[in-house]
Amino acid sequence: MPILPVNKQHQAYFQQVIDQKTKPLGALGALETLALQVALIQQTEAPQLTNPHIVVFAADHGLTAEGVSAYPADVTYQMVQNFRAGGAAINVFCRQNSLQLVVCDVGVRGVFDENTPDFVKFKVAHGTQNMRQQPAMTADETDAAMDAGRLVVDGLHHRGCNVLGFGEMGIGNTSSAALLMHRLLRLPLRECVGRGTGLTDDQLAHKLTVLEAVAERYRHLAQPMDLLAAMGGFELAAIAGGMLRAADYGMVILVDGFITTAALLVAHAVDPAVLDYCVFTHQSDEAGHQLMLNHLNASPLLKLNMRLGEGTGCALAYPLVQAAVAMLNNMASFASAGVSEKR
Ligand SMILES: Cc1cc2ncn([C@H]3O[C@H](COP(=O)(O)O)[C@@H](O)[C@H]3O)c2cc1C
Ligand SMILES: O=C(O)c1cccnc1
Repeated sequence: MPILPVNKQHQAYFQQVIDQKTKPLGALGALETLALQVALIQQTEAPQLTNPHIVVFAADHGLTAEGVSAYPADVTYQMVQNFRAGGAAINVFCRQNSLQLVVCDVGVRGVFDENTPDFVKFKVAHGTQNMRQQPAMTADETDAAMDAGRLVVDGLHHRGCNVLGFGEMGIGNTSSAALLMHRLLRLPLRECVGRGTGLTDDQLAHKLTVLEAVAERYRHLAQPMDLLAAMGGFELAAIAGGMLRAADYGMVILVDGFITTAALLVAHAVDPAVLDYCVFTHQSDEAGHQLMLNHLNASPLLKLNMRLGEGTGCALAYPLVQAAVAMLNNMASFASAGVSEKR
């Protein structure tokens, strides 16, 4: 079933409600655009944000064997343990803004033994294959990873969550993101490839050479699902599936940085209506993110020169979504406050 685009029937009314608030017309800028979007998603001039969550999907990448990241692949597993212990940037920002964090192992190399609350295991495999030699995932694995994303979103919807940020952890995943961007946006690879975790000039040149070989290998593929299987990752597939499901439920989707937006490009290729539900939280410093955002006609809320991922942009921008909703619900109108309107 295709995603229902938001119903624009009451758009003029919602805009009028915003325009009647006690402020010069348009003076709250991007917050007004955001308020209108949330009103359209929820089809009410009094929207509510309930049980907000961030979900981080984690998985490993076989392509790390080619030396495409500044950090060792083991960091994926170690960072998942860090998320579970509460010590990562995303934990800190979630706590600060009262967001619940769910972490999902969708394909990390290694075994996490104990179960802990809000740690979900949907391991499809112990990392992807080295896509320079063979497709990163089989079609079945790609489907399973997308299903994992859908299932996590089902669970959160069941808990009453209606605003959800997507994050990721996977050493090497800026390579997958750059390749998907290159193919889905038809942009030259060199405009899509960046330094990720902080490659030097020489290392960046090497990454570009490796990714050129990968792109050449899968030149014959054209379908978004085939591109995702060949050059993606389990966490990217889970995010794409999860976003499509979140849009189905009419949730507000918070989009993070370069990698999460690459997953959105796949979801968007499957069903463009997903975009109606997406709030772009920040512009990442990873070269290429601005081009992605331009292509999607997206205006990010923040630009903090961050290049981390994990959903950190979502967690930091969430108070702005709260502000937009509070403005709609709590600000007086010219009539209710007895303030004179524009001459
Ligand atoms: C300690 C650490 C924590 C992170 N948290 C997110 N990432 C980010 O960096 C990775 C992508 O960059 P690349 O493609 O260059 O490997 C992803 O795991 C992303 O989430 C991290 C990276 C590191 C090293
Ligand atoms: O913007 C991102 O998502 C990003 C950029 C660099 C490294 N990790 C994540």
